[in-house]
This record gives sequence, structure tokens and C-alpha cells, in this order.
Amino acid sequence: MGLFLVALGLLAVYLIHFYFIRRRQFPPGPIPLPFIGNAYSFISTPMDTCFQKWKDEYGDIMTFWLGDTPIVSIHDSKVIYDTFVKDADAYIGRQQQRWNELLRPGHTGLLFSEGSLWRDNRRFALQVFRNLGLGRNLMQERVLDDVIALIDYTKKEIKAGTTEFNFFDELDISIGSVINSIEFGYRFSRDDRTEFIRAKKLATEQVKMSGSVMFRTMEQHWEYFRYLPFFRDTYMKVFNSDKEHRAFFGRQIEEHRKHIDLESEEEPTDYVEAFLKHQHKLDKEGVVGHSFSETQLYSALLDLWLAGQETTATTLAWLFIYVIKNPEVQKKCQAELDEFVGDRIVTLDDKVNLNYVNATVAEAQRLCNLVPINVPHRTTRDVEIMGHKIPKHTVIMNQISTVMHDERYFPDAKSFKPERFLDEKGKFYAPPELMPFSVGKRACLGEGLARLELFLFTANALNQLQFGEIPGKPISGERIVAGTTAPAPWVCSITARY
Ligand code: HEM
Repeated sequence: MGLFLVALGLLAVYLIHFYFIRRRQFPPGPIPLPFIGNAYSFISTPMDTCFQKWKDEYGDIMTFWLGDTPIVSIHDSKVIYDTFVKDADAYIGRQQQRWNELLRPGHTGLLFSEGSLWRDNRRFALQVFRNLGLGRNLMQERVLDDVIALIDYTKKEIKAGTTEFNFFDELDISIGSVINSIEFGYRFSRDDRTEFIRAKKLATEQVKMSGSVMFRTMEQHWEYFRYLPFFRDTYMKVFNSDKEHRAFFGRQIEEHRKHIDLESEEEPTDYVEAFLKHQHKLDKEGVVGHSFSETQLYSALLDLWLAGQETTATTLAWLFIYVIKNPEVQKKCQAELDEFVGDRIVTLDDKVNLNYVNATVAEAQRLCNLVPINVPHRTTRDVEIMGHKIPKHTVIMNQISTVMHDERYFPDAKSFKPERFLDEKGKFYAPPELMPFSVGKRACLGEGLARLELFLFTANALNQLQFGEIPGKPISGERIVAGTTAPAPWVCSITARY
């Protein structure tokens, strides 16, 4: 009886502290449940819809809780620019999600690392992308190889009499090949897809899991939750996926180690080679405690794969669904391509003329709203936002999904209207509220590569191929919201235009 009263007393103290002291330190938001916070809201309502609802109810700044962590969420473009861009260093931190003690030992990698490790490695990654040809013809050629392989394969299938296409699978392996060739220097084979399917399955599971209610609830205390019946299963999934990722990326690093000439003056041809050479140079120079460890290499490869494959392939999947569902958009894109390109391959030089195609890509990114809940940031000092004092180390998110469906900026926001990104002269323009890659110092590191891929795959596929819905097999367009928002499986018809 005594023990029971003590437990009751402790619970009362916890509840008073939680509801009357901690909650009041942050902007208002929906009532969290003790221990699990607001994660329960995401069970019945998709995350991005929850944020829309909360924006209507609580305004452009509010707080929701995951477990016992308060997360301040900002929903307005102007407030986001005033904070994450104008005062960028104050928002540059990342939430130290404790799962990463398991998944990215030492908080390494590119997505969740902080401080000099993150800064040095982000700069290094951007430099490697440039050295591999981003911003020059070299990267375009790399991507175009995969675009051409996709089109050739599809035309071969058409000739062979195929009438029903799972075009997402083809986009998926193409985008997988681009990132794989950047990281490891080789593409996936379409004849034997086993390796790609395995790698992709791992990535999809991890991205899906990272958006799951159980994963988010367990985030900061997984070492205790894993002993509880319902939560054990999620822990085992994370544990196994980590083990398999280590095997996949570890094998790639080992292969490179076997053949690499660390002293060679030649330009590296992939990320692993560039990293190992840079690491060797620092070690040789006697630089102590640098940020280029073997663990960092592993975590960076994982992050580039997770952040770079699923995102781009899924955006393209949405784009082709929207184009199929809106045949007049397909017609307008193709009319523009006929006028400025003809039957040859579209390159970046054509981009300036292809206003409607650019607007179609932009509108697909806006409407699909790929990232329903942004990657959490952390304030690095006390800040004040819209009159609210937010302490240092608060987890904070610029909720880009809410901005991109905001009727104030995008009237009739749930409709697909590429015209909204054309000015009165028909020229493409991107307003600041269009922020699929986020903004500020932690904005997407792969934005340049993703933009190149989105343009080249879209323009060339629409130029060479005609897409349609198959009678009796309508595309549902159902949104499956997890770490990213993916469409339900779909098939389409494709014929050749040339
Ligand atoms: C359509 C495709 C893509 C979209 C919509 C997208 C979107 C995003 C978003 C919203 C973030 C979080 C930004 C923030 O924290 O505020 C992010 C971060 C990141 N993205 Fe992307 N991304 C895409 C493609 C790529 C590609 C192709 C790569 C690399 C090959 C990549 C690598 C990264 C990395 C490493 C980060 C973490 C950056 C940091 O914390 O410094 N992404 N991305």
C-alpha cells in the first residue's frame, strides 16, 4: 500500500511538472499524453494532415510532443526565412535522436551530425559532387546514361508487346544507379536486379520506419522500450536493418580498399575513393582527431543512399502519376518539347526554353509534398520567435509540408496546376514558398543533383514516351505517409513517341 502511494505521488509530481510547468514554457499545441506525447494523433491522421490541422488551430508556431520531447513547429514561410535563413546559425543543430547511437555510432554521417564533423563532411561531400562533375557536363553525362538506359529499356519492352508498365520500378532502379555510381562507381544491372532490390528494400524499410509512430515514440529511450511487448518488434526491426546496412556498405568499402592506390594523383571517380584518399592524406600529414573516420564514411554513405534514392525516385513517381491524371499537362509539355527539342535527347542547355516542363516539375514537388515531417533541427542558443521565448537546445522544425499546401500562397493547393509557376509572359519562376529542399544551412545537400535528375528524367521521358492510364486499372493516387509520402502501387500504359 505504501509503495502504491509513493508511485501515485511520483506520478502526480510528474503530471504536474509535465502539464503545468514544462508545457507552459513552449508555444501552445494539442494536449500530449504522458510518456507518448502527441504521437497518437498520427495513428488516425497522416502527419502532414495533422500539421495542416494544427496550423489552422494554433497558428504559424506551435508545439507538439514526441514521447517526452517538445518539438516547436513553424508553419509560415516568412517566419521560416526570418529564423532558419536570416539567423541560420541559431537553427543549425540537429536533434540528437538516441536511435543514432545505434544507427550512426558517435552521431556521425551527414543528416544528424553536428559541429565541425558535420561542417567538414558537408563541405567535403559538396566538393566531391563538384569534382564528379555537378555543375559541369560530367554529372549530366552520368545521369543521362541512366536516362537513356531507361528509355531504351522501355522502348524494347514496347516492341516486345508489353502493354502494362510498372514505371516506378524502372525509375527506382535508374535513380538507384545514379546514386550508386556516385558512391561506389558502378550501376545496377536490369538483367539481374537482386542487388538493387536488396539495397532498396533496406532503405525503404528504414525510411518507412523512421516515420512510424512506434519508432518516434521510442526515439529517446529505446534501450528501455525494447523490453516492452509492443515495442520489442520495432527494436528488432531497427537492429536487423542496421546489421544489414553495415554488411552492404561495409562490403563496398572493403572492395575499394582492396584495389585503391591511395598515393595516386588521379581524380577519384566515386565517393568512397575520394573519402579514403582524403583520409589517407590527413593521416599522412599527421592531423590528429580529424572528422574522416571509417565510421563517418559508413554513416555518410548510408545517409547519401537514404536521402538521395527514395526521395528522388518517389518524386518522379508522383510526377508521372499527376501527368497521367492530367492529360492536358502531358500535351502541353510535349508541345513545348516538340517546339524546342524534337526527337534528340534533352540536355540542360534546353532548360531555359522548357518553361512548362520546369513548372510541371515544380508543381509535382509542391503537390506531392514528399517530406511530411521535416528532419528535426535544434536551437543552438536562446531565440525569440513571434513573441515566444524558445530556449537553447529546443527541437524545432521548419514544416515545409505545411507551407507548400498553404492556401495563402498556393490557392486551390490540392490541385495540380503547373501554370501557377508561370508569369504573365509564360516564363517559369519559383516563389520563395516553394521549398521542397528546405532552406537555411541544413537545407538538402543533394539539391543540385536532385534538380538535375528531376529535369533530365522528366523532360526526356515525356519527350520520348506517351503515358496513359490502363482501362480497368485506374491509378488511385492514394498517399502513403511515412518518412516520405509515397503513392500506392500503380501501373500505366506507355507507347513510343519516336
Ligand atoms: C527530390 C529529392 C529530394 C528532396 C525533396 C530532398 C529534401 C530534403 C529535405 C527536406 C532535407 C532536410 C532539410 C532540413 O533539415 O531542413 C534534406 C536533407 C538532406 N538531403 Fe535531401 N532531398 C532530396 C534529394 C537528395 C539527394 C539526391 C541527396 C544526395 C545524394 C540528398 C541528401 C541530403 C542530405 C545529406 C541531407 C542532410 C543535410 C544536412 O543535414 O546538412 N537529398 N533533403
